[in-house]
Parts: sequence; C-alpha cells; structure tokens
Amino acid sequence: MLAEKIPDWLQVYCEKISSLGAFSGKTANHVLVNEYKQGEGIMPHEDGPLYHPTVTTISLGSHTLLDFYTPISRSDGEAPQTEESRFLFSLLVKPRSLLILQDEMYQRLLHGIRPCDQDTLTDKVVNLSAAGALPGETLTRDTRVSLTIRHVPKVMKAKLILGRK
Ligand SMILES: O=C(O)CCC(=O)C(=O)O
Ligand SMILES: [Fe+2]
Repeated sequence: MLAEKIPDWLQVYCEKISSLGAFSGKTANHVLVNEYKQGEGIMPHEDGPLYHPTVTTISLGSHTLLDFYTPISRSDGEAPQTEESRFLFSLLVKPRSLLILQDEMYQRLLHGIRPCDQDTLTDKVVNLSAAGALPGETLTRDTRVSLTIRHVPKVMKAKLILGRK
C-alpha cells in the first residue's frame, strides 16, 4: 500500500478516533470512502490481514444494518451452507455514528450489508436499545456514505518505490 497525505479535514477525525485508543496508540493512516445509494449493499466479506485488527466507521446520511456471518466451514460432508444459515446478527448503524469493531467480530466473522431499500428491525439487531430503536420499526434507507478509518501497519513511501531499480 502506498502512502498519500490524508486531507486536513479528515486527518482531524483520524486523530480524534485514534486518541480513543482504537489502534493501540498508533494514528489511523487509511480511510476508505464508500457511497451506497438506496438499495445498495456490500456482500459478506472479511477485510483481510493488511489492517490492524480494529476497524472504525463513521456513517453519514443514512442508517444501515451491518450483518455478521460465520465463515464457510471447510469440513467435508456437511450440508451446503447458505448465506441465510450463516447469518448471526445485525448492528443498526446510525447516521453520524462511530462504530468500532475489533477482535473476533472483525477477524473471524464476515460482515456485509444486504441490498434493500427498507429495514424492519427484529431482535436479530442486537444493539436496538443502545441505538434508541424499537423492534418492529421499519426504517427507509437513503444514500449512505461511510468513512472506514483504520491503521495499516505496513505502508510504503511512494518515493522509495519509484526510486527502486
Ligand atoms: O460501509 C460500511 O460500513 C462497511 C464497508 C466495508 O465493510 C468495507 O468497505 O470493507
Ligand atoms: Fe469490510
């Protein structure tokens, strides 16, 4: 991964979040900006080993439900595992919120966002009361922008790479 300067306005948030201790004393140096139009999602995935095992996300514009899944198990002889059967629970992620995920939730489980226009909240949304929401409530999605802010331990300075023979 190549280092580039983070814009000043965003650096402010990188520093604020890092000062909470999210990256074990390191300062965030990586921001991924995703935009989801109403109805768009992201398929279940893991983010890979490149990052410090903590991910922090600022959400803007709309709520979403972030869904968690067990990984596909490799043992033979088992019935095929559907996405539905691997689904564990969701988090209601509100606009203007900061979500911090780490350890097992981030490293072992897969996360994703179902592509849909509306979310009806159930008891599978495990942070309902903390998010001030009620079971049975239906929330309509709008455009959401997420800023995923992390610390990447290994970055290369562009100068070094370009200077290589
Ligand atoms: O938008 C989000 O909150 C999740 C984004 C995500 O999982 C990713 O870009 O890897
Ligand atoms: Fe992700």
